[in-house]
Amino acid sequence: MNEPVHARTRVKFCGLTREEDVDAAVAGGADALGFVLWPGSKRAIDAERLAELSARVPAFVTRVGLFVDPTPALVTRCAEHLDLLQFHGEESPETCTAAVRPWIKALRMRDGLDLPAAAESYRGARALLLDAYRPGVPGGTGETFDWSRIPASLAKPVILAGGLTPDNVAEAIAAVAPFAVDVSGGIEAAPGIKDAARMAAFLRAVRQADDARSGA
Ligand SMILES: O=C(O)c1ccccc1NCC(=O)[C@H](O)[C@H](O)COP(=O)(O)O
Repeated sequence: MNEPVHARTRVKFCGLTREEDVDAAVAGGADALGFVLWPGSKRAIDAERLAELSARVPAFVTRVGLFVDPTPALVTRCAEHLDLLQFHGEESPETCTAAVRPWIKALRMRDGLDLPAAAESYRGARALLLDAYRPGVPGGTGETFDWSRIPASLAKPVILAGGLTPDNVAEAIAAVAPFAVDVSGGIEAAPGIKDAARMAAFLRAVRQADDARSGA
């Protein structure tokens, strides 16, 4: 599917709310940490909490802020604590492009979604995050989608999301060869409460899948 031109699969852990989870994710080797700044989520944090958590994140680990149709004021308030913005709502390409940080666009895989056309529309995105579609739920569904719907080549790097777990992520990498994988519910004990053992197992499974892909 996506041409495996990258040396390894990057990993983003999403929906962090606690210091100990940030520390464990960094220590384990996660590439990016996602903070949900949409108040409707069970994993939501506010700008003050974001400042506290993001201050623990060292250089070379990407701090990602997740928004659903945010006000410009919210994005501005959070931006100094973030490296990358993840737009998970109905934001237009123009809205995303006007943002004050590099950004990625989440696309929910509803029936009929034309991915090549979306990649063209969101050409300013640093990557596209492909997630499961459930009507009325902007993300964090814990559900997978049919990975074979992802075209073999797309104009943007693919971040595969939706229902990934330590048990299925290797299969997902073998099937899609995404640039990165993104997980929230699959590494949790409860919404917003990450499970250190599941985080470690997820990272291990990704490394094993990469080794298998490269023949190591
Ligand atoms: O996590 C949420 O509550 C959430 C709410 C609204 C938009 C996005 C949200 N989460 C996004 C993610 O955590 C992931 O990018 C993605 O949806 C995968 O989640 P999961 O299926 O739980 O692994």
